[in-house]
Amino acid sequence: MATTVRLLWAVRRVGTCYQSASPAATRAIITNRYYNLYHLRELNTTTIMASGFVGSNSGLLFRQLFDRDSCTYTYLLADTATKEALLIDPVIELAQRDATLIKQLKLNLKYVVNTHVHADHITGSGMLKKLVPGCVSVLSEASGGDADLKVNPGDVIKVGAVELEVRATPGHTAGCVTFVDHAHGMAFTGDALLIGGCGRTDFQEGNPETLYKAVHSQILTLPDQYLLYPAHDYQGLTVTSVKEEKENNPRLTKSLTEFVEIMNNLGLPYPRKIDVSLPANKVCGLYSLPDDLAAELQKAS
Ligand SMILES: N[C@@H](CCC(=O)N[C@@H](CSS)C(=O)NCC(=O)O)C(=O)O
Repeated sequence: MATTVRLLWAVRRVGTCYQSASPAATRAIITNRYYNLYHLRELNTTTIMASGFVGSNSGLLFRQLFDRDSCTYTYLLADTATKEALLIDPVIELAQRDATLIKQLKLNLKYVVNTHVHADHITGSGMLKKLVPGCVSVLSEASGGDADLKVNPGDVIKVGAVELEVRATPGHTAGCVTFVDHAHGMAFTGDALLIGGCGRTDFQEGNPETLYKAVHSQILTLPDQYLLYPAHDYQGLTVTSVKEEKENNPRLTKSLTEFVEIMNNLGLPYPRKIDVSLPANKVCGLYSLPDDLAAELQKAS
């Protein structure tokens, strides 16, 4: 929009309420109003980028990918300048989809990162290491699993200028971590915090008290506007924010005692693929298992 057209548009929006002000005051009001509108547009752009579009001026390329079978979200993050990229929580059946996307976007996949040892699907880490040679699998040291790189709280994973701080958020499993991108105000919470929910605590060293304390101290203390991206959603939602979860999460807004009571009575059936997923994910998705056993597990999954 040319400046004159923009100003005329702003004048029309401002309407008659400023007609009695002096020309200078009216100009100041319009400029101010226009600045606010323009600023809002910029904020909107940031929000849109964070929902999955490639931002041209943020330095971050971001994609949220979905697995319909396990309702798992996989996230692709890359530095638009250096083209270095990482994947968070890929799923083995969709490793080829992810590898193709990375190739199409001409990215250099550096890390395949897991928020924890998943119980409901096999991670795509091992398969991606085969499809995109040179990438490095990542898991937390506390998970007790095997990976090329084991991270600890306070570590920072970098792809170009994109940085993820590792925060310990145990309770769903002992080794669960949350990755925080402070520059873009986003956090990847794995199963520790789901949208309007949280990870179950009834297996894999799960502990409701530990989960409650971890989520409150490591995630809900982030700034209100930070966007939170979980590893799953079962209702079709894609993203939430610290503010929304602090205000509306039906489990985590309760007291610790009430939370423990809720979690101990969820009565959820075990994940369908738990028996094949856990052994495979402890070695980051088959790559270090003998080929015949890997093929057998993959077939069963
Ligand atoms: N039906 C699914 C498993 C669903 C499930 O148990 N989800 C987990 C995260 S994956 S281990 C969970 O923590 N859910 C919490 C909740 O409140 O739903 C399957 O069979 O795979």
